[in-house]
Amino acid sequence: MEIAALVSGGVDSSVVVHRLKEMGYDPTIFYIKIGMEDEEGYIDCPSEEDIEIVTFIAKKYGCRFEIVSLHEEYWNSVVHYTIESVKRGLTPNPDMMCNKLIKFGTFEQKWGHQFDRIATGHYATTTQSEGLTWLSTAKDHVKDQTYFLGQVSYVQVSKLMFPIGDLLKSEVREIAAENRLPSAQRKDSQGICFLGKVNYNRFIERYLGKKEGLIVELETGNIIGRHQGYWFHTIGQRKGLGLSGGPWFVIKKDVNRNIVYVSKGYDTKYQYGNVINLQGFSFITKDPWGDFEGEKEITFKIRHTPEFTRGHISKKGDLYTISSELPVQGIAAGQFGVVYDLESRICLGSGMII
Ligand SMILES: Nc1ncnc2c1ncn2[C@@H]1O[C@H](COP(=O)(O)OP(=O)(O)OP(=O)(O)O)[C@@H](O)[C@H]1O
Repeated sequence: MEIAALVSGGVDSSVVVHRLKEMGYDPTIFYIKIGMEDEEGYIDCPSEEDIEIVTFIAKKYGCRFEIVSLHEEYWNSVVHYTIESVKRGLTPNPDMMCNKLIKFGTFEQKWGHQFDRIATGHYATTTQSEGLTWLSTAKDHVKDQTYFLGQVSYVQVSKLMFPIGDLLKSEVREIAAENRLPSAQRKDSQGICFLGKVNYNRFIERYLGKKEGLIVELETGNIIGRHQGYWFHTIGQRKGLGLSGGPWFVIKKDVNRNIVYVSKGYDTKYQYGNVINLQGFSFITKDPWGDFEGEKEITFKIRHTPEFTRGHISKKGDLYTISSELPVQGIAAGQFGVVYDLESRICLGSGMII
């Protein structure tokens, strides 16, 4: 079986190579370059160290190694989507789009199609049931990354391999240390895919500029500060508002009037909600319910968090609605609601929060 291993220079994907070799495969390693550097220097992407580490891994395990660029595709798809979402006042999820459109999208069209499987260091697993492949959660529930994979298609998931999904992060680090992999002690990246390496606010400013507006207390209507553009703020945000006497949380944005509404205190009811409406819901493997009346019991996430929340899902036309058993904080339009079975084992699919 021919396997393409996507290796970033982080500890997880380094251990992917080790495990694939242990299983008797001879993977071809790919490092994807997005090249965020630019002449003005406000985007800083130190990919050299990553490439050095991946080169070392490839040599150590005697693997073919290719550095490929998806720079243009990334900017045309993920960056474009991110900017457009932010402009509309939504909270985008570049990580999910990067998985769907880049790592398993254009990579597949350009190089992946020559291979039987694509292996990554995501904390996720797959399960075979009813003759189909289902995206499933990782052994390490805290590190589980299925949230970021919630938008992948069936064709994509049936080709994926997650060789470290059955390990705890601590076990991955042990394997890396025992085998003296140079990435053993590297810090985990912070998400936002390749955009994680840039200063997000400066990046947004570059495209949308600044536009001063008011920060208003939701309950009282009092003006309590100014912001530099609603696009720098996201629902549920606490840090970076520059307000004293907090904690203040962003509750709502008025995009037309460029107003950011905030509320004070950890327990303000405005921060929480029980109802999450999902648009464009797509099932990864199969719709297990079809058209149904009433509700189905599920677990779900509305962002990449360690915990799964229990709830019920109902369907009206194309709109799926989750009602959560417990109030959830910071329901942000534009993010995705990812739905799992009751045991939080199978990831069923996702839709965009509206
Ligand atoms: N630049 C890249 N080139 C090739 N594959 C990548 C790259 N960045 C990420 N990946 C793949 O996507 C997976 C998940 O990405 P994520 O951003 O969570 O990883 P990371 O923290 O950068 O590195 P790692 O998961 O290896 O510790 C990686 O394990 C790797 O398989």
